Amino acid sequence: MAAGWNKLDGAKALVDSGIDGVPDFYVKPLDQRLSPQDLELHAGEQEDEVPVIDVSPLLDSKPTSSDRSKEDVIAELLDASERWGFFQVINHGIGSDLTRRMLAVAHEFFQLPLAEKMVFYSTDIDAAVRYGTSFNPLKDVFLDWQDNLLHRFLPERRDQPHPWPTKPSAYELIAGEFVDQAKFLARHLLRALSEGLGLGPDYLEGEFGEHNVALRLNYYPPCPSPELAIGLSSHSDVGGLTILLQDSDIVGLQVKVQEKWKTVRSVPGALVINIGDQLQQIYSNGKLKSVEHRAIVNADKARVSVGLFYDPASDVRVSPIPKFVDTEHPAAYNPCVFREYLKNLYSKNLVGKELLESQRK
Ligand SMILES: O=C(O)CCC(=O)C(=O)O
Ligand SMILES: [Fe+2]
Repeated sequence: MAAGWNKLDGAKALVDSGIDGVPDFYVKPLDQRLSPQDLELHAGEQEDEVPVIDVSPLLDSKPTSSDRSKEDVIAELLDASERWGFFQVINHGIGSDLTRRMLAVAHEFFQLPLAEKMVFYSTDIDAAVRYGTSFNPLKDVFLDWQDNLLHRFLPERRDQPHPWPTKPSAYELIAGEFVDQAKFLARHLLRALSEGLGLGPDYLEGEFGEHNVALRLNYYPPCPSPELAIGLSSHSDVGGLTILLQDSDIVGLQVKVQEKWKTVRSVPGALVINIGDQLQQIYSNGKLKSVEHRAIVNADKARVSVGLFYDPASDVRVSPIPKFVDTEHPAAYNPCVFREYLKNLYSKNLVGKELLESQRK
C-alpha cells in the first residue's frame, strides 16, 4: 500500500497504489465472510430466479406485441413486490444505447484522477453531489470495497442551477437523459403498484409529494481476495423505488431470499427494481417487502452499477396508509419524516434492516 493513501481516498486509489492483499480495515469479521457458495456466481440454474417482468403494456398507449394486458402486468408487479420485493423489468422503454452509454460514463467518471473526484467529497447529506468511498467511511467499522458518487436532484432546489459534474464532459447529457427516462419508468411502476394495491393510480405519487430523486454511481475495483471483503454491505434501500442498472457481463448483486444469498443474474437489457423501506413497509404496513441486498466483488474486473432512487420528498411524514391498518393488522411502524430517516441512515453504522427495525412500534 502506497504511503500517503488514507481511508477517504477509497478503494480504487488503494488498488491503483499497488497492493497484493486486502488491508485489515477492509477484511470482514469471520462470521460475515463470504462462503465459497456465495462466490459461485455462475453456478448452474438457480431455483426461484428473481422474477423478470415485461412491463411494455404499462408504458404503451397502443396495443403492444405482448399478449398480456396492463392488468396482468400490474398483478405480476404486485405479486413480485409482495413476495420478493425485488425483480427485473424488460421492455422498460430505456434504450440499450442509453444504458450502455450511462455505464460507460460511470466507468469514465471513476477513472478521473482522485483530486478531480474529491472536489465532490462532502459529509453534508444535503449536498447535491457527493463523492466518497464505502458507506460512511468515518464511522464504518469495516470499509466496503467501493467508491461512489451520489447525485441528488432536490425539488426544493429546482430554481437553482444544478451543479453537474463537468467531467467527463458527456456526464451531464447522458446522466440527465438517463435520469429523465428512469423517472418516467419509476412513475409508471409506482402508478401500477398503487393501482395493484387498490388505491387508484395517483395515490402513492400523491403521498410522495414533491418526490426526491437521487442517482448513485457505484464503482467496485477488482479485489485480490474477494472472499475477505464486501463491495457493498447488506442493506435495504431506504426510500420508495430503486431502479438499478448493472454491468451486463459482470455479476455482483445478491439478494437475501429466505436467509440465503442469491445472485441476481443480469438479464440482457433488464433493469433491477427494488422496493425501499418507506414504500414497502411503512406505507403498506408490511404488505410489500423491502429486501436486503449487497454487492460482492471479484478478482478480475471492475464493476459499476447505477441506481436511481425515487423517494418521497424530504419533508413528507411517512405513515401507514389507513387501508392497510385494522384491528387484525395494527400499524407495525412508527411514522417518520423521510429526512429524519435519511439522517439516521448516515449517522449510524447500520447493517441489514436495522434502520427499519428501529422504526418498529
Ligand atoms: O451494485 C449493486 O449491484 C448494488 C447497489 C445498491 O444496492 C445501491 O446502490 O443501493
Ligand atoms: Fe441498494
